[in-house]
Amino acid sequence: MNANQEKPIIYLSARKVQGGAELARQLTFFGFECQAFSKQSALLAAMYTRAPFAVLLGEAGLEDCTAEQILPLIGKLSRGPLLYLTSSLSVVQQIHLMKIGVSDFVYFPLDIQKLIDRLDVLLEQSMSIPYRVLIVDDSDAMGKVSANILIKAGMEVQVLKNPLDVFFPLERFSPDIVLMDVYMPQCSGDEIAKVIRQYTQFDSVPIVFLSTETNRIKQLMARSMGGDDFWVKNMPEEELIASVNMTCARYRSLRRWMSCDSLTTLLNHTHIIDFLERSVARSKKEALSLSFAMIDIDHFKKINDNYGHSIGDQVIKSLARLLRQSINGEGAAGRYGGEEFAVVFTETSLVRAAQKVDDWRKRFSELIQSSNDIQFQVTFSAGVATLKNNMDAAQLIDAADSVLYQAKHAGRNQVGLHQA
Ligand SMILES: Nc1nc2c(ncn2[C@@H]2O[C@H](COP(=O)(O)OP(=O)(O)OP(=O)(O)O)[C@@H](O)[C@H]2O)c(=O)[nH]1
Repeated sequence: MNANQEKPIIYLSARKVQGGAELARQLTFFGFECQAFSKQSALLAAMYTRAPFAVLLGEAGLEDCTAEQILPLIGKLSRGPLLYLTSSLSVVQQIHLMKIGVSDFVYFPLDIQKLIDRLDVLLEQSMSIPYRVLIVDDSDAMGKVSANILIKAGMEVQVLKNPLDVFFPLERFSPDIVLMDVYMPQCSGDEIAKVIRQYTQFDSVPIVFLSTETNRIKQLMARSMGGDDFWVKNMPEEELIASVNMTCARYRSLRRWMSCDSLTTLLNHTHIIDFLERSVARSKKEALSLSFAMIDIDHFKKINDNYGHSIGDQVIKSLARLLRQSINGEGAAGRYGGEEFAVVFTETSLVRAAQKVDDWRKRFSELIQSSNDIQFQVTFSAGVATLKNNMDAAQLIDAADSVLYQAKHAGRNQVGLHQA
């Protein structure tokens, strides 16, 4: 979540929820804002003023109305998820509640980590980013026709006339799909597709030829050069929109599986390093600052030994979630390995990056972790370094790693700065 974005707000509406204060505290740690209401009028007034991302409703209802009475009113004022907190429900009761607006059921005793996982998924679904389409077509008119159709369907579109300039929008606009004309004066679509396919970072961007070419042999030739499909130009609007939507959805989901670590859904080792290498190249080219942090959970072996591997995993996930929600738009976070994380801060000075990491350190150390009835807290140590002219990505990693090592030896739960 970047600094200018409002935090998603959750309205906790209940007479009294056991552990409600702790729930609100944990939600705040994970980047949500939480407001509690025990009276119908206060809840409805708040909903009129600011629509919540989600509502949590206790089965006992509020002080002045039952859950069944308030449910339809909540449904009218909010289109977000409505989570019903309950001890147990029969299938018939669940069906009834779903008919009157409940979207999810959450059971007592509250498992806060699971609830936050669920809210994360719902949040991601609600914030689905529009597909980005890059159209490469030397004809202004043709490019604009397709662009207008796709923009009207809610997509972000860039049109490029000269295929030789394709690398700039590929890097900066980061399209979900490239719609490529075949016959262009500077070079043909299949020639530029072949060049694009030389660069592994664009491997997972589908290139679809849009052409009036109907000869199947020529179409197959073009696809063998690195294109993924061949669509006819001037296809009906609905068909173009549906084809782009389906292709983008499929490739986004594939990209997610390819580039994300399955436990944390942060970038995996390969992809965070790849991101760092590209960021280093760009920062040098454009004289921008770039900082990098290595973060390592303290005494993690003891956590596994004391509470078991699955609780260890839960701790890893809690830190990953904190990083994901805090870094948005200002770089990228990845799981470097085991209980070690790497964070790339684009256009960020050493001091600013270190302040951020130290803020995360404090927030993480205050987070209450739990294993059955036992509650405990965990800390991390970190090393932060900034890019110097003579450094490459590997040296930047080494620099951050060396100060992380010092932070560990100086007692842990601290952030080391690499002062070159
Ligand atoms: N639960 C869980 N444990 C993991 C995972 N990956 C690595 N580990 C464990 O993490 C532990 C890392 O321990 P160490 O490298 O000795 O470091 P530490 O105990 O964190 O101590 P310091 O880093 O010195 O503070 C090892 O016991 C690994 O087995 C994982 O995905 N899940």
